[in-house]
Formats: sequence, C-alpha cells, structure tokens
Amino acid sequence: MRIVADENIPLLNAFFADQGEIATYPGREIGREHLMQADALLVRSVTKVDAALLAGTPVRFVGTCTIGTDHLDLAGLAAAGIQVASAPGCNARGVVEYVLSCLLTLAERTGVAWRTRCVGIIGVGEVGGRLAATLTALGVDCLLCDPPRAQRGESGFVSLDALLAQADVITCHVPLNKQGPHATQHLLSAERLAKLAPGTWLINSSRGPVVDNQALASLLPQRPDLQVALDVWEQEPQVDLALAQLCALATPHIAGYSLDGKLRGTEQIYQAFCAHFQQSAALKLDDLAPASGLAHLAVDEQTEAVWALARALRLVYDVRDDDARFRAALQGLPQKQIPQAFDQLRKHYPLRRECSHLQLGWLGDKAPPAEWAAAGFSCQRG
Ligand SMILES: NC(=O)C1=CN([C@@H]2O[C@H](COP(=O)(O)OP(=O)(O)OC[C@H]3O[C@@H](n4cnc5c(N)ncnc54)[C@H](O)[C@@H]3O)[C@@H](O)[C@H]2O)C=CC1
Ligand SMILES: O=C(O)C(=O)[C@H](O)COP(=O)(O)O
Repeated sequence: MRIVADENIPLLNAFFADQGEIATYPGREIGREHLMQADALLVRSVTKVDAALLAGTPVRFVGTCTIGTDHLDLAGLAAAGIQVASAPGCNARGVVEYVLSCLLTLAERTGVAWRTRCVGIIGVGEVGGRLAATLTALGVDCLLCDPPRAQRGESGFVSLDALLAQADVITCHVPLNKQGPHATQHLLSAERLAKLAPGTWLINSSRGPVVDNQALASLLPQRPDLQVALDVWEQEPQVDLALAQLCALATPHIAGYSLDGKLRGTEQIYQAFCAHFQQSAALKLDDLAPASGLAHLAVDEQTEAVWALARALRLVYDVRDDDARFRAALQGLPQKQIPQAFDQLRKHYPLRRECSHLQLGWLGDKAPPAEWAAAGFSCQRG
C-alpha cells in the first residue's frame, strides 16, 4: 500500500505507518507526478483534488482530514469510482470557541454586552448547531437560517433576509457551494451587505467566497459602525490587506485550528481508510493524543457564571493573539509574499486546546450552574 499525504496532517505516522509506505508533500504542491504509484491520497483543505489529478494513477481512496469539501470535485471523483471521505464535525468545537472569543472581544471594544445581542447563525449544521446550543445555554437569543434543513421539514428557521434584518450579530457556517438551489458563493452579496443594520457585528469563519470581499472592502470605509471579523478570505492564501485593515479581527483561516480538532480529523480519516481497505481500525486517538495540559480556574457561588466563562475561554483561546500575529506577519508585505506568509502562520500555529481541557474547580456548596456544562465546560468539585 502506498499513501501520499499532506505533510501538515498531525499524527499521520502514528495512525498510518502500519498501513503502508507514506510519502508527504506540502499540500499545495501535490501533483500527478507524486501519485503515479499511490493507492490512497490524504489531504487537508489546500489540495484541490479532481478526477484529472488522479487520472492514470492507482489512487482509489481520497481522505480529507477537514470538515469542508469544497476543494474536492465530489461529483467528478464519484463518477471516476474513487471513494472520498471527509471528517464531519472534527473541528467544530474549535470554531465555536473562535466565535465566542470574537463576541467577547467585540463586546469589550464596543462596550456593548455580548449576551444582550441577538446572534443570527447562517448554516446550522455541526458548527452552527453547536454554536446555537452553547449560546442558548448561556442565555443568548439566536436566530437560525438553514433553508436546506427547513426544506426537509425541520422547524425553527427564518429566512436569510429576516435574519439579516433582525440579528445584531451575523455569523456564517455554511459550506461553499458554487451552484445549486442553495448556492452560498456571495451569499452575503453587495446588496445584502449594504442593508446591514447599524452596529452589526459580522463574523465569517466558513469560506472566504461566502461574503463578497470586494463589496465589503468598498462598504466598510463608509460604515465604521460595522464590526467585522474575517477568518477566511476570498482569494486564500492571498489576502486583501486593505480589507484586513478595515476588519476589527483578521485571522489566517484558523478558527478550527485546535489541536484536538486536527487530531480528530486524522482519526476520522484513519477509520474511513481502514473501512475502505478492509483493515481493522485498531488505533484510538485517546491512546495517541498528547496529554491534555489542563488549565485550572477556581470558581465559587459568588462568581458570576458568565464572568467565569469569559475568563475560562480567555485561558484556552484568545482570538486577539491570532489577530495580532496575522497583522504583524502580513502588514506591509508586497502582495507576492502574502500567500507564503499566510501559509507559514497556519503551518506554525501555536498549540491550542479546546475548553474541555480546562477544569473549572467548583468551590461552592450548591451544585455548579447547569449552564456551564451545557455550554461545553467541565466543572468539578475542588
Ligand atoms: N475556518 C475554519 O477553520 C473552518 C471552517 N469550516 C467551514 O464551515 C463550514 C460549515 O461547517 P459544518 O457546520 O461542520 O458543516 P455542516 O455540513 O455540518 O453544516 C452546514 C449547514 O449549512 C447549511 N446550508 C447549506 N446551504 C445553505 C444556505 N444557502 N444557507 C443557509 N444554510 C445552508 C446546511 O444545510 C447545513 O446544515 C464547512 O463547510 C467549512 O467550509 C469548517 C471548519 C473549520
Ligand atoms: O475543516 C475545515 O473545513 C477547515 O476549514 C480546516 O480548518 C482547514 O484546515 P487546513 O486543512 O487548511 O489545514
């Protein structure tokens, strides 16, 4: 068995060394010449894979250790008889924590309490669904928009235009679909952006083209009331630095970059690979993942739950650090050098664990507030 893989897949050897011979390359550089003897191709989001890339190669399995699949030509690969697997939900919690951190930061900067804002979630799948559950547990009002789910008869959704008119915060969690009845390319078009209510906070951590970046860059100089956080960019790894300058928060596509999320992605693809090649999937992430490196925070009945949660979140993840690194690395660079600097920020991303690695030590006599557990934090006595 020969496996070709992106060099940025963590625990690649730990999971796959027993399965065959592994050759790794930078994800953006994987070409047909590397695949002429490969049975399986394992990628992340930066490798564009279509039937033409694989034509004439023995590759019969493609696994992407990511949630998004817009870099894969799913229809073409299926027509060519190539099995494709992705890692649904693997880093969804990381994205939720990124959004929470954006809310805390924008609240601090504007002086508007984030818990009083109505959050409009566009795309209510793994990420949007977990975000809605977390915010609801914290007492935040949410509006949900997901036409594919509404069309399947599920209730509780509003139309996109109703959401845009009513929400104080808009956060996008849709896949990038260029065609079809629910296409998402430029879902936030120039026309829709122009209608954003005064003081709206807009967060995009889905895919760059979901928001018309050129229209946003034209709008923002006339709308200083809008607060925009962009994690994804229309021409990645190229970034429009003028747009980044106008954003309140700018990061290099790292919303889901918790180590936990990346490792779950590798494990999910290992399982799919073993199922495809009829191998037993004997290895478990719990046995291979590095120790948790728990952070601790002691709280008691006098501590306001929301204050404690904000403090807890800052201990594990702070989007301001990613924003500062992004601006320090990219500002003033000639355009030609931006893609490499963008990729370097992602390749050398600091260790980040999820909130499940934070222990809230409860010192009170009564039971700890239920909303903490509901919001995804573990709380133990002492
Ligand atoms: N910035 C980052 O680091 C990360 C970005 N992502 C992006 O986030 C996207 C969403 O992730 P998940 O929630 O896990 O995907 P998911 O597939 O579980 O959920 C997506 C939801 O969007 C809905 N949807 C589709 N078209 C829509 C439309 N036109 N309007 C409103 N809703 C629509 C779907 O019905 C579905 O419920 C991924 O496809 C990926 O592109 C995911 C992980 C990390
Ligand atoms: O899972 C997804 O979808 C994402 O957007 C990942 O965060 C992408 O990470 P890379 O594959 O670009 O490392």
